[in-house]
Amino acid sequence: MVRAPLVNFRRFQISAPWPLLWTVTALFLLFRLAVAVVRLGVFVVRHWRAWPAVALVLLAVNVYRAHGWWLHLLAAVVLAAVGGSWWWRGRDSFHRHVVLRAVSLWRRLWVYRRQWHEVMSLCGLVKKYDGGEVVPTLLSVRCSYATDELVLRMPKGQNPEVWHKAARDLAYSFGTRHCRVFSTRRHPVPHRSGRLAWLLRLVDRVRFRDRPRHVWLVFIRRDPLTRIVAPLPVPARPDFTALPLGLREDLAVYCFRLLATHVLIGGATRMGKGSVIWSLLRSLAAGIRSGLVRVWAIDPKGGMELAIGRPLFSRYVDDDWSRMADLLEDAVARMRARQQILRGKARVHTPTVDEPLIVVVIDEIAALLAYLPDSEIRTRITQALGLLLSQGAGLGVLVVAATQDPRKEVVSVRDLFPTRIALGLTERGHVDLLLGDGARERGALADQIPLSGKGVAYVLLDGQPEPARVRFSYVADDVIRDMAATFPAPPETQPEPAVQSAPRARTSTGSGRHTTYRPTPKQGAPLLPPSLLNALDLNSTNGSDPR
Ligand SMILES: Nc1ncnc2c1ncn2[C@@H]1O[C@H](COP(=O)(O)OP(=O)(O)OP(=O)(O)O)[C@@H](O)[C@H]1O
Repeated sequence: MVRAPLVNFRRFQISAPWPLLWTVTALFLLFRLAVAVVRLGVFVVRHWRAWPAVALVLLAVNVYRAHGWWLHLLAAVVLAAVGGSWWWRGRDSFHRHVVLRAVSLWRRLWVYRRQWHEVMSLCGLVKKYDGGEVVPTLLSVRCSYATDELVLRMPKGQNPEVWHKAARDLAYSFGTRHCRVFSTRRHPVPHRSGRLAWLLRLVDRVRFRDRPRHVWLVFIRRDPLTRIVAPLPVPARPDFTALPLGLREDLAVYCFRLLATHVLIGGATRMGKGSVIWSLLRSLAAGIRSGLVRVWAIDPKGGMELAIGRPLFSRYVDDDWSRMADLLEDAVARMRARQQILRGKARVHTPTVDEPLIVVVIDEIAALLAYLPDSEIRTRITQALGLLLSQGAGLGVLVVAATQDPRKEVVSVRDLFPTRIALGLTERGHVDLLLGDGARERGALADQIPLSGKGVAYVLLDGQPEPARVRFSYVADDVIRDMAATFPAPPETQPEPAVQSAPRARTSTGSGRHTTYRPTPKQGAPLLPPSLLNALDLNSTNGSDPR
């Protein structure tokens, strides 16, 4: 074959460089092939979970070619028999390893992967870059009976706040009502022990390393918190780092950490503040009976809430404001005594029967701080509470208080409670007041808890900035009576504290002004925090008002 020249003028000819063109084309095709092979390799490695399924399908095809369909029927019968006996012997493990994995796979492919690009685009979570789109990467889907937990990688240029804002859109787009967004891993790193623990710990360090670009979405398919949670069994010995109080949205038991912290429970009237208190007391009941825990209770509502469990309390007041102030001042004195014993030896008190954990339970703290008519007693109470809240946690004197109104004007010492629980609230603004700024935006919709959701609350779980929804167990009156009869507190044997209790505020006769007790470094007592001093000043001023 005669090749035609590339350029053919009458007097000027250039022949085409065919060998060069063929070489370039071949190199280009080889390069594309290599890229495709690498991509296929990455795909196969990334989807390693699908290997057994692919192998099984290939095997099934081969078996069918060689022996026909009856071997398949036999395999199906054997599988059904094995599955059935597994289900019979251990339903939990069968559900965990077979049913939930199948559901996860199905929902991953059918619900999430199929609609992923569309939903991400419509919810405004796709980024545009260099003329193309960057879509968040779906990494895994894990289902429980009530929830779907998705792990995804955000595109560059996003942070978890964007996902918090889009949470409701995401929930409705994927056909659920609630979606919670978490910016940190939801399950703790497993504790390793045994010979190979060092190796497993090394692996865990890589596996559970901090991944700031990962976001965890939890879609609530079925609300498990619509049902009342029955009282949980009383632990034989209370573990103050994990007291079982109720149920979480993912059906795990909600464990509460009552270690060196004070607790403020906020909730509108009849939303179940009592059930939080009784669930807590139930989890402490064995410790109450052994004397490891002493509960001092104040019920300003005349005993309407707490009187029913009277035998559980080492000290109890419900009728006399002055005795309530005495009780709190005695708690301060006990705290001071411990301060002297522990000074220079330990930074945190460890409860023992001789030096028990003292839990001061106050059913309606607003009645003591804002609505109490006697300003002198109110000042004493505010002062004692301020001291307990600012210094008592590490010394094993804790305060657990409930309030209907979390505003600062009503609960002046609110900021001194490190742990907060938000039950159903009447106002949107109360959510952030209780759980901290931005809590509502991060998913704590406590103002949207329906009236039927008594005992449902938003709480902050250990180490997670996003609030979680839980339901506290409902401890009915009969159960409380039974509990009080079974776990009564032993009589108080503790001698009166060696350290003098805080001087009580006095009204100087004549002028009508109240003297606020302010401990000075000279008296050996740490100063009150400024926020509390302001509150005390406010009380003193109100108290001196002749009207
Ligand atoms: N965890 C719960 N689960 C189901 N129902 C509950 C729960 N807690 C409380 N209830 C129901 O709600 C009613 C009110 O509960 P509770 O007295 O604890 O509310 P409260 O917030 O303490 O009320 P108040 O503001 O009057 O002190 C109870 O009588 C009970 O019927």
